[in-house]
Amino acid sequence: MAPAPIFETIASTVEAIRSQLPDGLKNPRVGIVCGSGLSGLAASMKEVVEVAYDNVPGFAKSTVPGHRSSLAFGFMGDNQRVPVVAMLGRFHPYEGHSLSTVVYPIRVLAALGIKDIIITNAAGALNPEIKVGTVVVVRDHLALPGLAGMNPLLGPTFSSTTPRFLPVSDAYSPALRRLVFLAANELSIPWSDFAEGTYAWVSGPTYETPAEGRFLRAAGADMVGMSTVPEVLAAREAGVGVLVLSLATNMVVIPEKYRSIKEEVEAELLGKKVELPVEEVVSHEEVLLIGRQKGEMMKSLVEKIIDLIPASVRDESQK
Ligand SMILES: O=P(O)(O)O[C@@H]1C[C@H](O)[C@@H](CO)O1
Ligand SMILES: Nc1nc2[nH]cnc2c(=O)[nH]1
Repeated sequence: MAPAPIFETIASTVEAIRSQLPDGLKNPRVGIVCGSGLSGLAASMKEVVEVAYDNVPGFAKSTVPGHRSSLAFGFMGDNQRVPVVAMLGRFHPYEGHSLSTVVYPIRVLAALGIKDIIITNAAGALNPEIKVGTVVVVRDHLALPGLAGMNPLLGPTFSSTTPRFLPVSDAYSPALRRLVFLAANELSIPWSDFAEGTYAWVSGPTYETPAEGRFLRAAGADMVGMSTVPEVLAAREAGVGVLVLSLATNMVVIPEKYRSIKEEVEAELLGKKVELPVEEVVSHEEVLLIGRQKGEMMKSLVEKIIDLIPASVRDESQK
């Protein structure tokens, strides 16, 4: 038997999810994707109902430390009571998931009715002006796997109304990006904690070599990470407004000059004292640590942004 078209599978996943929710939460308006170490973003939600990925047909399980595997439904906002859904844990291609598995939850969230999505991630800073702990409001991306043939939208179009050729020059909603700075102002978060930039998507799971870091920087990227872009593409395909917040958890190691073992050995042979450089490497533990340190600020920020999304804007599908 031929497999069911993807939208039929999604419809049955949506039905399975809704059957586990009270009426007020069946139609969330905003989606949130929690990046590595950022599952606490959903902690300010009220009347939370958690649905484990195990109980969602078609969802995989996240295998990455710092990612849980459930959907949290609840209400957010001080001024408004906005029904939201947060993905506590995402899927990455490097875990062995296909791109269609990676974007499946986004398509489900769109089918549940979200109008906007706030996608967060932990990423390495390529731009030396972006310090660890900075929140980078993403305004553009460089999809290296996508350019090389790994695009989640490859294959038959999702539905008869889905555009075959999706423009993505406008993928990152200016209206939503604006709200980040308004929220930061209301919360008195220092302006210096924010930057704007381009996120390069790479497959991982290896972190970058210095030459790769230099290449990505030269190509115009400010940040690099292993997620997000497939989700952005699926969200835009579904007409969902996208905001991406990248937390700079580490600097990508790009030494100005390579260490010369040749010169070191020569100096040693000549009896000269050799100063050995400290070699830095990135670790996922460091990534999670910064996520934990900045988690509270990110949580307040996301909550405030949701509060600031005017109902009129929230209910428009295109911005
Ligand atoms: O899911 P995100 O993009 O937040 O996680 C980043 C990228 C890798 O999954 C991991 C590497 O430390 O953190
Ligand atoms: N590719 C990549 N992903 C990350 N996620 C968090 N930090 C990094 C990094 O330095 N490189």
